Amino acid sequence: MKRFSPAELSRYLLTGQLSRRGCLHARLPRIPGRAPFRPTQARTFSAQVDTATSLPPNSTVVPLRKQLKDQAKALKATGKKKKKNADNQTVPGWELTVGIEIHAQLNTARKLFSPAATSFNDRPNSHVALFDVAMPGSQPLFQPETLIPAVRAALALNCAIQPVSRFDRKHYFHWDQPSGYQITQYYHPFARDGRIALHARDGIASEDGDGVEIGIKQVQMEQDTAKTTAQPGEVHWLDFNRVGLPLVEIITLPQIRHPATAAAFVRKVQMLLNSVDACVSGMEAGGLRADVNVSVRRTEDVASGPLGTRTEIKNLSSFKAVEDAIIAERDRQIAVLEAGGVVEGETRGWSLGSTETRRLRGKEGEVDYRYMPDPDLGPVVIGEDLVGHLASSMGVLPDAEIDELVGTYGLSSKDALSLMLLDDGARVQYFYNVLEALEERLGLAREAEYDQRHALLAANWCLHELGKLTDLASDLGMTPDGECQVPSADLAAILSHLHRSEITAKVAKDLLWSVFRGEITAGGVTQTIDAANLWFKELSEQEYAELADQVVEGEDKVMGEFLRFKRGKAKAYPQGKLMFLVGKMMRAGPEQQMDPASAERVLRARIESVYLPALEAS
Ligand SMILES: Nc1ncnc2c1ncn2[C@@H]1O[C@H](COP(=O)(O)OP(=O)(O)OP(=O)(O)O)[C@@H](O)[C@H]1O
Ligand SMILES: [Mg+2]
Ligand SMILES: [Mg+2]
Repeated sequence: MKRFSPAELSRYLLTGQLSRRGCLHARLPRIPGRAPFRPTQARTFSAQVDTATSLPPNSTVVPLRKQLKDQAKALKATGKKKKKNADNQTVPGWELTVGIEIHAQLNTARKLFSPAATSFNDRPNSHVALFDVAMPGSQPLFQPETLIPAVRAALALNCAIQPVSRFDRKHYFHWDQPSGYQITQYYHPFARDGRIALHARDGIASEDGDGVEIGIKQVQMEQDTAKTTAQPGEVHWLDFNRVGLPLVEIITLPQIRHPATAAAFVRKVQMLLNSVDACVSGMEAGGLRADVNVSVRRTEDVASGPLGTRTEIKNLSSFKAVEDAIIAERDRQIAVLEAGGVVEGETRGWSLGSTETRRLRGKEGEVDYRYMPDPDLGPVVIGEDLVGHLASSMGVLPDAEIDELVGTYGLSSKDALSLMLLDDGARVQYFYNVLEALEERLGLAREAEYDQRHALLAANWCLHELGKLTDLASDLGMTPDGECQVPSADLAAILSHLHRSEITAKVAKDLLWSVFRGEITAGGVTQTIDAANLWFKELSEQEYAELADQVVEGEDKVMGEFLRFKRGKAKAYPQGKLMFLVGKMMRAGPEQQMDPASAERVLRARIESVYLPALEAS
């Protein structure tokens, strides 16, 4: 293999150009308009990329929700029915074993071994230190602040923090890893022997009953790789902003037995890491990725034999992908074994919407990686005082929070879980902000007799009505402290009027849209109701009665049903017919001035006292 000169390697890494054929790739096409690279600081520098040729953040990223919808549409179009995952958790005669490795980006301001800033959507290659691209002569500079979220993560996973841990080099050559090795902690991780309890409400497979506990073998710190964006014509664009970001790799014991439980595990880890502020972005935003290791063995071998050979499916980026990929790989391995073949240890890939995993390469073993202690890095010593302080200052963990949402506010556990998962944990914070402002407006103090109605109203709106807005606009602009395009104070204002029946639900929904579209300035909800005269002024009894008279016109058949009930010929009161007539009244009258309950009450009374006597007399 030809040698690369350091100058040539750095040219490739920084401008994507290679002047002759080498061990990386053939010459890459030049991207027009790319300005030359210019260092701006001694350690942190910025490669200038012409904005006309670079992609705006996320421009090629199709939101996951849309990908899933497209996938469902495509499946529908083929006319094939997919077996529901809930009915596909076990295969008679076989036992499934799954172990998971989760890579999560830590919530820090700097990279693991350089002072370059961490960033999510900044211009590509704008936060890169010399060390991050393995510039010859550069050295790692461990950033001790990365330990804070790392230790918090490990504590949330009930791990034992190790007083001394060490970094190793794990060698492999790929364009996303400029130095040719990743610095990781494999043999001496900073945390070991954790466990996570999963309950039925976490969405585990029903076969796992009320709950299971999954052991965590270890948690290690390591570097992230560069981000690759595929372009047409086998071109790959590299963004070195991501290279060297601090990650934790969380490795479970091979103790998961069902695909849904594996997905629930990843979901719970995401929630736990969010709740202790160890990570700020979840799977949807690419801040958390999972590799699943899958093996199967015949049930008669369970008592005596070892586990089956594992294959590993890398880089899954949604909970659904975790479950689907495990099911597909389990079925593939069973088919191979039933046909008399052997499962090979491999690394496999999965694309969203597919039904099969695909082979990427043979599984690397420890030998292939040529692990060696990193000679440039000393051991990491974590003092008991740091661990004690972080343990005592952690936020509320998800199980306690679900208990609070269910117990105090009356949410169903499903809604509580959804609220906590949305927007990487920021939606539930938004709910608390709305609730606080709402309680203030309603003058409610939290006393022993807590009336949950307003809390439930707030939760429903934060989940469902706000969710309807996101069906059209992909993003509410939710910030980690729980504020978004619909300020919590404005939603609280709308809900306070709705709770007191001062406006109708229809008006409340229209107001929400107006706030969302920016048609109402912040704090201006009540003035808008005043100005547009949207206050609920209910119709008088007389007006309801007139509407009732109007809608029963020509409904002789329906009236006949009421008469049959009155005469004892029908067992049940024709409530459906009554509501049909109420619906007609709501459509015929001014909706903002009507309450369906009042319409129903007046109509029912009139049927008894006026329409039926008239019918009997005729
Ligand atoms: N027979 C098996 N079936 C299923 N899972 C297994 C089996 N044996 C081991 N595992 C799981 O595979 C995972 C191995 O992860 P680990 O990081 O230790 O090694 P690796 O996959 O070789 O490393 P990497 O992928 O980071 O290069 C663990 O989660 C473990 O529980
Ligand atoms: Mg691993
Ligand atoms: Mg692995």
